[in-house]
Amino acid sequence: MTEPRLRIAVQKSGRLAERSLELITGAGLRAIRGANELLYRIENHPIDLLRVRDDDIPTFVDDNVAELGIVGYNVLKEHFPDKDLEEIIVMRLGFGKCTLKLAVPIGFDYQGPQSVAGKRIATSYPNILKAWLSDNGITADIVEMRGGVEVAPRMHIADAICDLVSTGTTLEVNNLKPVELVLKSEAVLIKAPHAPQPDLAHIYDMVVRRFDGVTKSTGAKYVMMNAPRDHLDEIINLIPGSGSPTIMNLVDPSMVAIHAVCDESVFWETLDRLKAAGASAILVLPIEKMMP
Ligand SMILES: Nc1ncnc2c1ncn2[C@@H]1O[C@H](COP(=O)(O)OP(=O)(O)OP(=O)(O)O)[C@@H](O)[C@H]1O
Ligand SMILES: O=P(O)(O)OC[C@H]1O[C@H](OP(=O)(O)OP(=O)(O)O)[C@H](O)[C@@H]1O
Ligand SMILES: [Mg+2]
Repeated sequence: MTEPRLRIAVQKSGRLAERSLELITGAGLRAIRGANELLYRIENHPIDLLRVRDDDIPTFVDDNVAELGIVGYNVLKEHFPDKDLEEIIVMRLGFGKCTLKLAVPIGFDYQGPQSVAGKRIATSYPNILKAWLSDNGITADIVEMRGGVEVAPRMHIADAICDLVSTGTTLEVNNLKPVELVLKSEAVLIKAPHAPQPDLAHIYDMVVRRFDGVTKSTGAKYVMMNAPRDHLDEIINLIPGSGSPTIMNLVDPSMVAIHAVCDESVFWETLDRLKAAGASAILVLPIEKMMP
């Protein structure tokens, strides 16, 4: 009998494909091409990657075709506008960050949501837009488009658009300005409604645990410094996002050593402030792996 394999649905190509694979590789799973481009095998664990279009990932996972999936929150919300997504989302992954925004042509006199009442709005996210319009107590015509939404006003297909924005360049080159934030998004790990079969439970738990470790260690730093004992509280407060630092005695009784894991970026400005508060010998080290 063939050994059961855990299936993870990931985007085949596009904005999330590379980062999804990096997460998988970072978790120590070695992916190799399988029978075809749609299936990659993890050679060191009983896991397969189903490489599909991102639009198919919520359905695949909901139908238990894959036990786990990596998809943008925007796509998940559009597929399941009425579901409690917290029941499906295992964790937020910190990449693929973007926003869904309402945008209008530069010359449009936008005074608030009422300004688009009765207008035509082009989008690939009709369900999310419908909910936003309803929350704002307005009705408008939704023009559904698969892609190229940003050209709709120029082609007189729509008066406004609701589309994904990251740097804002696409809006800018199309003479559009963002006017409302409709949804914030990032890649999320989602799970199937059924628990994995018992033979796969330990692999499933391992994948989730390792993804959590990779996600938490991304951008995290290990910070070490010496500090005057009488400035300890002030200095600890300056260390960004550290839980409970370790404090160690030094030979000089007026000084201590502080070691802390920071789950946020440590900027030069922070180091300047630490120095000004009396800290010395400050070291900031990258963290390769972390098991929370
Ligand atoms: N400009 C962006 N910056 C960051 N993340 C983005 C950006 N655009 C899209 N994303 C995120 O990446 C996801 C995939 O975007 P992409 O453009 O690759 O989708 P697609 O063209 O629908 O791909 P597919 O061929 O898989 O259907 C989006 O649903 C969103 O979560
Ligand atoms: O604010 P920006 O940084 O310009 O990014 C926004 C653009 O990125 C996405 O498209 P993508 O480039 O992935 O191409 P697509 O339209 O073919 O999906 C999105 O649909 C926007 O068009
Ligand atoms: Mg898609």
